[in-house]
Amino acid sequence: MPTTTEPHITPAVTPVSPQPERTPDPCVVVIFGASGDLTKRKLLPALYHLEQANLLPKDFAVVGVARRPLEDSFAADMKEGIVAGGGVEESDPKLDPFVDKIQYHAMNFDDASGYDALNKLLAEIDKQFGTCGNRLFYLATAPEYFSDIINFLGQHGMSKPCVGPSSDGKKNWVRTIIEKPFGHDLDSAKALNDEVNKVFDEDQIFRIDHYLGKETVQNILVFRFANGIFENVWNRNYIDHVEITAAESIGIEGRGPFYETAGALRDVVQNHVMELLSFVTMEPPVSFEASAVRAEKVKVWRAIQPIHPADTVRGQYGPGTVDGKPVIGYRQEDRVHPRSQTETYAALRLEIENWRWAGVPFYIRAGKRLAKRVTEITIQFKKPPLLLFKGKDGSKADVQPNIISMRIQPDEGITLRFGAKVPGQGMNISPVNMDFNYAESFGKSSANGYERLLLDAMLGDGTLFAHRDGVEATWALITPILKAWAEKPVKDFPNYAAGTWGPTAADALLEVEGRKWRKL
Ligand SMILES: NC(=O)C1=CN([C@@H]2O[C@H](COP(=O)(O)OP(=O)(O)OC[C@H]3O[C@@H](n4cnc5c(N)ncnc54)[C@H](OP(=O)(O)O)[C@@H]3O)[C@@H](O)[C@H]2O)C=CC1
Ligand SMILES: O=C1O[C@H](COP(=O)(O)O)[C@@H](O)[C@H](O)[C@H]1O
Repeated sequence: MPTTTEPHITPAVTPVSPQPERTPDPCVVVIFGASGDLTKRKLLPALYHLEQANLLPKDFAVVGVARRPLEDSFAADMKEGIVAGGGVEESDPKLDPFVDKIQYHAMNFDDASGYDALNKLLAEIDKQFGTCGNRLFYLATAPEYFSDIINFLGQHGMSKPCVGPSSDGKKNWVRTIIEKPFGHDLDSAKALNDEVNKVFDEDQIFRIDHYLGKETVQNILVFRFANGIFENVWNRNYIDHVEITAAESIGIEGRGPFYETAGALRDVVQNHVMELLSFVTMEPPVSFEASAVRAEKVKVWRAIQPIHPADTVRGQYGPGTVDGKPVIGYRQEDRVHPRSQTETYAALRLEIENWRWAGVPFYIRAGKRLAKRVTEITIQFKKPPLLLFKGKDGSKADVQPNIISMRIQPDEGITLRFGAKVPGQGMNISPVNMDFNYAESFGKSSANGYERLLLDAMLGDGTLFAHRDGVEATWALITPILKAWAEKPVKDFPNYAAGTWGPTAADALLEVEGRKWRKL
């Protein structure tokens, strides 16, 4: 397809620098699961990026909590993670002073005495670093520990704000960020919500989905609601269908035991993909307040019709080739059952039964070891009611519909495809692209999504976090599919080779309706 570089979109103004009022109160971030992959690769680099941007409070500290005795090596290990995972120079002048604010506390999550010792350490840190009793407990652990940690924090009086050690008599704040997956199905999500709500009030709880921290995801709302032209056509009258693809070329990266209990539906569809879907389809909220945004998201999730098993496809990758290199199949991965029934790919067709979307099909696919890494939302519009012109090959069938494609990652940007006259004597048309590219317009960002969310939690802003109603609404959609799949084991797994676009049955999902997945 020919691609124009004109007209080109450049920012009308230089991007604004961070607003000073976004600096949080003095506080300590306590990370449970601090020797884990997430902390080293994502959380510490994100905190450091905030420090570099002068967005952290001056009085600040981090306490890492995990089982192994790492007191002597933890800070140095985190420094290594910041350099490797955060694209930071080792000589960066802010790095060593930041690392000096990191401490480690070894304990077993199910040992009550460890929480007493942690509480004492936090009181010491308040004195040493001036963190005023404000605490953000980040649960970066396997989900089976969430309720234990929450309950122990409650039993040790660590979950409720009290008059802090600062001399102004102000109450401190205590908040918790809880990683995904939040529950395993609808019942377990409800039970976890009940447990957490016994210990923390809802406004203290920040259920994280790092997709909501991505600039491109937040920009879906800006694209729709800050521009006068798109929202008018954002409905069933103009839109033919919507596709959401969350494709990864990586496999399970050594996370066999976790992935065996999860699968693609639980790992990414119930959370990341459902969040994307809600941003594309929700009604405009009355404000950008947490309660207003969350209410609209929940409304649209609840308007999704029960998804029929016939409208679902599951897949599992076998051996194949990715980026020119041979890779093993899922069943050969470390600590994966050799006859595993876990899906590494899921595709769904769903409909939203409301005034705006009735009759518009939404096609969703997500999977591992696919042909490339790309997360993209495609809005395909209906063709004009009367086709006056022919396509390049001289036939009207060759006229391509308009699409808006939102590239969440990589190569972040938005493209509008429209028809243009092919130069010459005829009146033939050819599709061309109007393109917005983030990196060209705003420069390449090193943010990984966690920066924004960590800062929001420190500021007490829950807009970009999941509410209990939202978590339960998405599990209510996914749980019946999980049950239907569990009752009907698959006979043809593995059914796609690593490095391809997934099982052929996923193509059929669209083909029976005369459509095709967009080639990405
Ligand atoms: N990794 C990623 O990219 C992503 C992860 N997540 C979520 O983040 C969470 C953490 O993931 P990840 O970092 O990969 O997990 P890891 O398995 O790498 O880390 C687990 C951590 O928990 C600690 N731990 C385990 N059991 C105990 C125990 N009984 N007592 C004390 N500490 C214990 C481990 O400490 P020790 O080493 O001392 O045993 C380790 O620090 C999960 O919920 C995951 O779903 C979400 C999105 C992406
Ligand atoms: O939460 C998860 O997300 C990652 C994908 O995140 P991205 O930011 O790299 O798109 C996925 O690989 C992982 O399995 C899942 O647990």
